[in-house]
Amino acid sequence: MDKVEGEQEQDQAQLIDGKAIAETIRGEIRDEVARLKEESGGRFEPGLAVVLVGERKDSQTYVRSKKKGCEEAGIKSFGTDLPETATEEEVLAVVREYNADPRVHGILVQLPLPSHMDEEKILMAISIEKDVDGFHPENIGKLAMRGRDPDFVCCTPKGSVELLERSNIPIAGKSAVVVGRSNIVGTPAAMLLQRRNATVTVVHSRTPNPEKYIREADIVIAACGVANFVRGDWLKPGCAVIDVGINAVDDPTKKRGYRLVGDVCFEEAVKVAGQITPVPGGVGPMTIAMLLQNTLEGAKKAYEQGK
Ligand SMILES: NC(=O)C1=CN([C@@H]2O[C@H](COP(=O)(O)OP(=O)(O)OC[C@H]3O[C@@H](n4cnc5c(N)ncnc54)[C@H](OP(=O)(O)O)[C@@H]3O)[C@@H](O)[C@H]2O)C=CC1
Ligand SMILES: Nc1nc(=O)c2c([nH]1)NC[C@@H]1CN(c3ccc(C(=O)N[C@@H](CCC(=O)O)C(=O)O)cc3)C=[N+]21
Repeated sequence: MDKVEGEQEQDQAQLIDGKAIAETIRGEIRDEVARLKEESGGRFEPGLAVVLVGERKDSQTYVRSKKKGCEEAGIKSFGTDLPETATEEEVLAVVREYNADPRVHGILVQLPLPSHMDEEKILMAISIEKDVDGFHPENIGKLAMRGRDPDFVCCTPKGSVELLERSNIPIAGKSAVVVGRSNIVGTPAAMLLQRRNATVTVVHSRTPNPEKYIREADIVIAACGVANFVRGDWLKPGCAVIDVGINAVDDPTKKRGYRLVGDVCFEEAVKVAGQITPVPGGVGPMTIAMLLQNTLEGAKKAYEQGK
């Protein structure tokens, strides 16, 4: 990028260090959990239940890091692993059991579920007070309504906005583009930005020339699941870029045989944007931190009610 005389010199965007910010938040959660335990004389402990169906490697990895995150924060984790061949009824039975278990304040059913199951039916079975993923239609619906607040906000969109806020990037009055309109990332991300008074455009796979909108955006949240989709010359110089994408691309030089890249072409974007999240080390760690935060919030509500 050409440097304009008199402007502050900046060859590269500032990195938004999601890993470090998530670590700070996890420390805050750890302290709050410890305080809650002490106040209750050791009787109260937040609990998260994680349900995993099938043997997908990536899902197993995510579930493991969620459980590890719980352990470090002092949150008790419960886990149920079911085989790929499990029936919908079996998964529903597990969910109902956790709904009724007072030691459990949050329930997460790892997605995607095997294709023979009705995902929405299972998500709807999760008690609204324990829906720490924020995927229940009632929670998503409340997020869209003015004057209402959901019990829980979906972790990835919440983490994305938290990254902006903790990096002191203004949202109110700014123009934002969200790339992607899924129920669990794009749409709630757009609603969260709108709630914070950004003017939001959502582009998706049927949008001709998405770059037309992205060029105007002060804030870009990319969540389309297409590796390196957003190019550097689509960005408004100085904008903030939150890259939600997690895409594995073959890389024989890596031990795992692949590496992770985002939905934004980082090498190009870093030369144009003002701030940008890396992949890995950006939104991913925040998703887990927000899950722990939601679990703590749910636990605190249960604790207050039980007092
Ligand atoms: N960091 C984290 O914690 C998480 C990361 N992710 C990652 O975020 C990304 C998005 O996830 P998710 O929302 O679940 O994905 P989905 O596949 O459910 O949704 C993708 C969205 O992007 C849109 N899209 C697809 N292709 C294009 C294109 N060429 N141009 C414009 N829009 C397009 C789709 O449009 P349409 O609606 O028209 O089909 C859809 O709305 C993935 O890379 C995923 O791995 C997801 C969850 C958590
Ligand atoms: N019910 C449910 N809730 C979810 O929140 C949920 C889900 N299902 N299914 C899958 C997606 C994906 N997801 C991620 C969480 C953490 C990282 C993460 O920590 N990523 C690291 C890298 C990890 C690695 O190296 O493999 C990073 O970006 O730095 C990524 C992705 C949660 N999801």
